[in-house]
Amino acid sequence: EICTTADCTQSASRLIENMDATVDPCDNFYQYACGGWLKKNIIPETSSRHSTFDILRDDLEVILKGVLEKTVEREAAALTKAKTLYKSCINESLIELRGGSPLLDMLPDIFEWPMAVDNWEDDYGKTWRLEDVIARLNEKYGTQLLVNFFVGTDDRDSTSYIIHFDQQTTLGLLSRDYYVCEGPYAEACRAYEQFMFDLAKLIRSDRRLDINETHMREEVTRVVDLERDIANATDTPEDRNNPVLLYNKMELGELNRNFTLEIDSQIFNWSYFTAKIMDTVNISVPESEKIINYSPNYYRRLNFVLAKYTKRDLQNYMVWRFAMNMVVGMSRAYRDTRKAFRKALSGTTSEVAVWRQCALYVNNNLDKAVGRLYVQEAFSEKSKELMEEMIKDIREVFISNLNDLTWMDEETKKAAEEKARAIRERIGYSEDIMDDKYLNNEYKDLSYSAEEYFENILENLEYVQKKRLRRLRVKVNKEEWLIGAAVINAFYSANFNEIVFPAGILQPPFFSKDQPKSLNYGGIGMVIGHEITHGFDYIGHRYDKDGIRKDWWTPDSYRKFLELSKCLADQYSNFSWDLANGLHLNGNKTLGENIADNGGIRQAYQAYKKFVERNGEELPLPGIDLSHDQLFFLNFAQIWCGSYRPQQAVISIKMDIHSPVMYRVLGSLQNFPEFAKAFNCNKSSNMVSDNICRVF
Ligand SMILES: CCC[C@H](CC1(C(=O)N[C@H](Cc2ncc(-c3ccccc3)o2)C(=O)O)CCCC1)C(=O)O
Ligand SMILES: [Zn+2]
Repeated sequence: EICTTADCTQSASRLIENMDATVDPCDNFYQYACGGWLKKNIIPETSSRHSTFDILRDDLEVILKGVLEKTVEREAAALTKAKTLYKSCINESLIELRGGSPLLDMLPDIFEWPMAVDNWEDDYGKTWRLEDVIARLNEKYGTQLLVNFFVGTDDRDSTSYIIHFDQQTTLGLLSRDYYVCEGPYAEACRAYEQFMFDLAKLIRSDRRLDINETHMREEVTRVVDLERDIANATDTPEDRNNPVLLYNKMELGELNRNFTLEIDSQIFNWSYFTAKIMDTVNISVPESEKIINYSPNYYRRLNFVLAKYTKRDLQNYMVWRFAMNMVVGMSRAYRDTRKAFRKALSGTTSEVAVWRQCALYVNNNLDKAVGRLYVQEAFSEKSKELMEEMIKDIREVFISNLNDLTWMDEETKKAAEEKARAIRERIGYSEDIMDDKYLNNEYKDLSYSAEEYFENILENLEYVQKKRLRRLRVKVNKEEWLIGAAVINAFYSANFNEIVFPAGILQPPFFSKDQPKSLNYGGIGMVIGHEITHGFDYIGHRYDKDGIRKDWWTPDSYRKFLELSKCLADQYSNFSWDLANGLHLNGNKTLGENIADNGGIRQAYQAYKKFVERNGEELPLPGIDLSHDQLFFLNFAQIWCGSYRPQQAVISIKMDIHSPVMYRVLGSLQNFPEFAKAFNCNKSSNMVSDNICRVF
């Protein structure tokens, strides 16, 4: 007997469409599962990579377009604000009409861009202070440069917020490797410089100022040199993997004593700087205030960098970094200055449709209001209880698997079980967003104009930043959701020890209350396991069940954990990616994600087998001659069907802590004997690792 419901039929046809049954599943399961998908799906000109996730995200944007364009009588003010913001964003003719003036009018507020104005020294240079500029960009424009000042949860007390001083964590050219400006990076570097040159030139011509191209080229080169030096002064991601090294608590006053920063013989005053920011939210910060310095070495190195440059260079750099991100909301001439840079970096040859950019922008900025519109339109309540059951199953499997681990001693197992039981789950959306009063209050200080998109952007930048700064004197609200509902992703938060599954991801192929359970466990089931395992991976294991950063593993268990992790690190480092010029994966940088992937698939499979024990085998699917054990793995793999442009492959292998999708599938299945059993793969086949690694 066959399952012929709509969902079974739809799932079966999707699985058949995406796979390539001519490939031997024991040779390359990724090609077997996704061969059909890869043939049919080309990367859109607007994207640098394309996957199942992106197709779902595109579909989500269509839903958002619908709800944001619909006028509803007597709706909550917050929802109208979201629609007004969206309207201002898609109003292309008005944005075109306004040209560069919205940006030009606000440059004085960040002490102007020297290379795009005359007499900068007289008008701004004389009274210029580094603290003033960095502080203004931070508190009013949410831009962190040189000194990254932020208020975040205290790793050692997850109920409190504390001021952090960190290194600059963003670069114009994405990652520090690009600044060698040779080989695969030459094109991006050149395009980056050209982008800066073109933007400065456009502003000068808008201001009717003469243009000395030679002089401007020199300034552009100095700015990129400065940024390269800043990049080289930062700690590498590997150095920063260990929260213990990052956690340097000290008094604010100590920064002035131990961390001298000097520019053009001006000494950076850390207290003055802090006050410049916190005064804007009426919070006074004494010298004795405890702060966390995440990057002491960076600040020591930074001082040597500053010695090589002038205040003009720094000002050129900082305004450039702000302005380069603002052109996307401006007229065609301004957006065009970024085109070649975007193509060099990501390989895309055309911009995403404006309505898509706008739906995304509004969702990212008013995620509670948009989440409400999305949930009302597209989320079914039944999903919640089904998810609760699946999470319960997988949590149980995780805990019972702990007992089988030979490398973890009893004491650590007990603490791990406690932590696993304490993990809180967030499914779909928070009830708060369904309450008009809550929603209106959330956005009460925001008011948008349908005619001033650029100003709306500035208002959002300031609103978000002020909200973050104000947190310093309040306790952490553990009830608040940190993620919107219209999001196709899932998360684990170490500070909160919680797993989050927004409404957006609770849909096929991950999940459907009517599709076979084998597909749900292979889909969202693996994701659930992945998120739970994050609580015990390279970063997660440093936080206890209350999200407090402390070492709760015995040294012996931790040593063994490192040994087993090394097996995975070496295994993934062996993968070389032809699309990224044959670069090898960084098995250390992707370690946490690989531990989570390998754990997730195992836990989900075992939970599925227990489901079948309890409820019996499911009916076969029409037109596809595979057992549900096999369908479990097939659906898991198809979640990861995806492809990358070469430029994105280089970015992903450098920046993404996740392995490239094909290796997420191959790596985790080669380490999982149950896969080989389900497809009768013999030991010598490619899909069976000759050295099976297992952590959880
Ligand atoms: C903040 C981290 C959240 C993450 C969530 C999960 C994840 O991996 N999410 C996405 C998956 C993704 N999005 C786009 C693409 C993609 C697009 C084109 C080509 C290739 C890939 O792949 C990701 O962030 O990579 C873990 C398992 C599923 C959800 C985590 O917990 O590590
Ligand atoms: Zn992950």
